[in-house]
Amino acid sequence: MIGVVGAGAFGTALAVALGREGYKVRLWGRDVGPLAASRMSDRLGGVRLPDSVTVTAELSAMDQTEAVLLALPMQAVAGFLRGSDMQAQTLVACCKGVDLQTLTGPATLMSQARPKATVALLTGPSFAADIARGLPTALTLACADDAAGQRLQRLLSTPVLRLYRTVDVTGAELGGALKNVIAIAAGTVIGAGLGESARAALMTRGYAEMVRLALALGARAETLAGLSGFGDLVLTCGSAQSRNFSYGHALGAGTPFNASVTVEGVATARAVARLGIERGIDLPVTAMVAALVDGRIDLSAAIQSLLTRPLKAE
Ligand SMILES: NC(=O)C1=CN([C@@H]2O[C@H](COP(=O)(O)OP(=O)(O)OC[C@H]3O[C@@H](n4cnc5c(N)ncnc54)[C@H](O)[C@@H]3O)[C@@H](O)[C@H]2O)C=CC1
Ligand SMILES: O=C(CO)COP(=O)(O)O
Repeated sequence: MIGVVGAGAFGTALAVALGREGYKVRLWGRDVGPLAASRMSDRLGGVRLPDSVTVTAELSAMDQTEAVLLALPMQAVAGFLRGSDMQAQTLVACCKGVDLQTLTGPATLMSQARPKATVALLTGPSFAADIARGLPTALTLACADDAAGQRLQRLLSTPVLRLYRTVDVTGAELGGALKNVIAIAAGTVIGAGLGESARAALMTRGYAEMVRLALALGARAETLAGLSGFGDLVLTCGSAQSRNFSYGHALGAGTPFNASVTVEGVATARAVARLGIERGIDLPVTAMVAALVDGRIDLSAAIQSLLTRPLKAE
């Protein structure tokens, strides 16, 4: 039995993917009445829940599961862990971002809140809709305890959901968090009509920034070059299906954006910009995105600030 906390797009997609393989899955959410009744997810374009997925509003349903996958928006994780007495022995963070209060990633936050639990992170290039449709996807499963990581890799891999393993939790956390910030910038560039060449330049310099911060925080460069970093950067910066890219596009084009949509890169840009200042690390793209989303600079000033940086070696 596998538990999934969070019946939004990603939690539901994971439940569908695992349920389709015959796993018994319990999917918990706050307002799951309509989903439980219709067994169809609107967020995933009408995908039907397999019979092996039970939808529940009772957190006690997570007891006695082999692992609980936590697919909540990043800024909701700390409050959820504080406010619930869920005591799963194995927790897998499925969120991407940096917590604004503690400036840590989701797995680190969970390890601190549940020190006795085995904690892992599932991240990498994957749109929930693709996973729910059964399209092939490859993800990173990060767990500091390699034996537990191997167990989870076997448990959660399916023929179309391939999990690669790492013990570098910090690197995997940062890749997934930072690519959303760069995707907002990439969307802004395209929305403002600056062209594909400018996007490629921004992605490359953004990647350099991701690696710089990750190395300073003790991560391995090869983790950032993998699915959880480079892989997800390419997906998210290159697709209008991405909410972070679309949000940036609206900023660049000056068009409205639905405020109820989960856009992880907004809060994460603020958190990472603070982290950069605290650690004395130069993060120009992140600082620009944080200033832009908070209205501290306008679009033309943001573009100017990137174009007028001192010329230097690559
Ligand atoms: N949608 C996607 O394609 C992917 C999403 N992710 C990550 O998964 C995480 C969740 O994103 P989505 O499922 O897409 O978002 P979503 O907006 O579709 O769903 C979020 C769900 O969390 C619930 N929620 C929000 N605050 C809560 C709280 N305090 N307590 C309990 N439930 C709460 C909402 O009711 C909603 O059902 C994010 O960190 C995202 O980056 C990762 C890979 C792919
Ligand atoms: O994380 C994702 C793809 O890997 C989903 O990206 P968005 O949150 O930007 O839609």
